[in-house]
Amino acid sequence: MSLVPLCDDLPQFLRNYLPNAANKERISLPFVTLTYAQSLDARISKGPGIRTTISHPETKTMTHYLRYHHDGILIGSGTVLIDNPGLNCKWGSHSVASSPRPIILDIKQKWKFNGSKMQELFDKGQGKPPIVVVTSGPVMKEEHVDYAICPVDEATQQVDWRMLFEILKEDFNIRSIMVEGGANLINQLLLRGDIINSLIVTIGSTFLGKSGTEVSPTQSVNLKDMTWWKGTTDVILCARLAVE
Ligand SMILES: NC(=O)c1ccc[n+]([C@@H]2O[C@H](COP(=O)([O-])OP(=O)(O)OC[C@H]3O[C@@H](n4cnc5c(N)ncnc54)[C@H](O)[C@@H]3O)[C@@H](O)[C@H]2O)c1
Ligand SMILES: Nc1nc(=O)c(N)c(NC[C@H](O)[C@H](O)[C@H](O)COP(=O)(O)O)[nH]1
Repeated sequence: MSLVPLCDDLPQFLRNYLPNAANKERISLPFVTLTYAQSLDARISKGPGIRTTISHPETKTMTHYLRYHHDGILIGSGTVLIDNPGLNCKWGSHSVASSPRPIILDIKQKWKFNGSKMQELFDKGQGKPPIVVVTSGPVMKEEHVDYAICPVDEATQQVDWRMLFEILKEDFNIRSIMVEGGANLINQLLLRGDIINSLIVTIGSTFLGKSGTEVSPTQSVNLKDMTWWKGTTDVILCARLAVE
């Protein structure tokens, strides 16, 4: 499916929130953008297992413009299993070179590249193969897939985000990452102003209701450098997380 054209004013609006050459090489961490689309009642889907369109076609194009500007696109195992996403870039020349590298946080290796939409796009030369984050060697190695080995905390079974981002930069030369969800990843990373460089949230003019999958961090989060864009049905908020 092709995209509608990018709105003329969006590149200027997004400019200060995109990865830039200045901070790409300076530090051990990649530039990380946290981005997602939510309803007015802070839901990102109608409920567990339901793939839900929130974005208007023009903000969907904006997401692909963001993909164009990042080396990697990270999602959690919940999203990859539910949505079977492609994670390529359809904006611009639509070449594999402008697509980000999919990064899948699936330490239990429940998801398979084989038979996925990502594999279909890779086979057609329209998308890059993924990096799957695992804790030690992969239990099952799949052809074309790379594995980022990142230890987890014994008690929580969670990776340390800073360590993961350092590994992705050091071992895979991923200098910029957009985190596209889902709710579990977003709720953790909204608390990490120390490693998240930009927040870009699309808000659709809809309510998805109480049974929807909610985005709400465990404590209050303040933002800074806020700026808003208004489209046909959606608004976009660009901001940075204030580090308390
Ligand atoms: N509207 C949007 O922009 C948007 C974007 C992405 C996903 N979604 C929706 O979100 C829903 C999925 O969200 P979710 O919260 O169920 O799943 P998720 O994608 O956030 O994945 C959660 C899983 O990721 C793994 N994980 C998370 N943090 C980890 C850590 N620190 N270390 C190791 N593993 C970790 C765990 O396996 C966890 O169960 C789907 O309905 C999807 O359609 C919406
Ligand atoms: N920007 C945005 N607006 C939405 O309305 C919506 N539902 C998502 N959801 C993000 C989620 O990660 C999806 O799984 C991928 O957007 C699918 O990616 P593909 O189009 O298959 O490449 N993102």
